[in-house]
Amino acid sequence: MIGLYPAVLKLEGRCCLVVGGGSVAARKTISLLECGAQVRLVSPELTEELQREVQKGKITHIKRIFEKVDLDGVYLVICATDNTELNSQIAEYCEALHIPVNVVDNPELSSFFVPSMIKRGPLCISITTGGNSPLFARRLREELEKLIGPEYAELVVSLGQVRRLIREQVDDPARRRKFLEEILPPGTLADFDEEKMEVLRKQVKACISSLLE
Ligand SMILES: C[C@@]1(CC(=O)O)c2cc3[nH]c(cc4nc(cc5[nH]c(cc(n2)[C@H]1CCC(=O)O)[C@@](C)(CC(=O)O)[C@@H]5CCC(=O)O)C(CC(=O)O)=C4CCC(=O)O)c(CCC(=O)O)c3CC(=O)O
Ligand SMILES: NC(=O)C1=CN([C@@H]2O[C@H](COP(=O)(O)OP(=O)(O)OC[C@H]3O[C@@H](n4cnc5c(N)ncnc54)[C@H](O)[C@@H]3O)[C@@H](O)[C@H]2O)C=CC1
Repeated sequence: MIGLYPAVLKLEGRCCLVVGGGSVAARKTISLLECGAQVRLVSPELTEELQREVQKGKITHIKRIFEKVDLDGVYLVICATDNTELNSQIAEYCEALHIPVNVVDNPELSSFFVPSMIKRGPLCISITTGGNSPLFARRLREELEKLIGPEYAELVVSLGQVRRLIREQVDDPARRRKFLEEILPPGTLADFDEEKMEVLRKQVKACISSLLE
């Protein structure tokens, strides 16, 4: 397979269709919900986890087998049934309608894959093996999760605040960059620990106060 083009989607308020109600459909549905998508889920049966989400009012559940009309108005599709022929048929419809489609049992027919993800607030690290080894993607995520702790969420949020402030107050792009380089010089994240985190927090605070003076 030739190289993949990585991109991140903004799904808030978008209608995304999941076909199937098993454990794979559940995993994909939960990650769509976490991104603020509106999920339309078509399946005669649901796992308990999905039933709970439906009860919370988070999913529009269409309790029957797939019909082509289910594709109306959707932004993307995940075919997650255990019926290979049906998954391929839906992929064909999507291709004709130019709707991005993920087919959980057929990488060839998928127009996009779902990567393994580490999320820390606005920070998102995605891992793909291009379908070569989903289990490897998972194992690598598990190792990287040990390095990227929950504190990264707070860190990235405060870097966002300081960067917005710099953009408001400093006109010259070269000076803006200099400010940011001072906070994050090369090597900042090497052997990052709580002590280094504290130094970085202080630098962010100092930069904010100097800009507000
Ligand atoms: C192509 C792709 C299409 C797509 O679904 O987007 C795809 C396809 C297939 N997966 C299969 C199997 C497994 N998938 C997982 C797990 C994950 N699969 C995910 C993504 C992808 N899976 C896309 C490529 C991603 C990439 O490599 O870059 C992850 C990352 C994201 C997610 O699904 O949310 C999530 C880990 C999330 C995490 O924990 O971090 C496990 C392990 C487990 O369940 O713990 C197994 C069993 C072990 C194994 O096979 O490796 C099978 C064979 C089914 C069978 O044998 O019947 C196919 C079909 C085929 O390959 O033909
Ligand atoms: N991409 C991935 O990460 C992975 C993909 N797989 C593949 O995903 C497939 C699904 O796996 P599971 O969720 O474990 O299967 P499952 O058997 O638990 O669930 C299948 C679901 O599809 C629904 N379904 C069947 N026919 C339907 C129709 N015509 N319309 C709507 N819904 C229909 C069933 O009601 C059921 O809820 C497997 O066949 C496997 O090949 C498996 C593991 C990981």
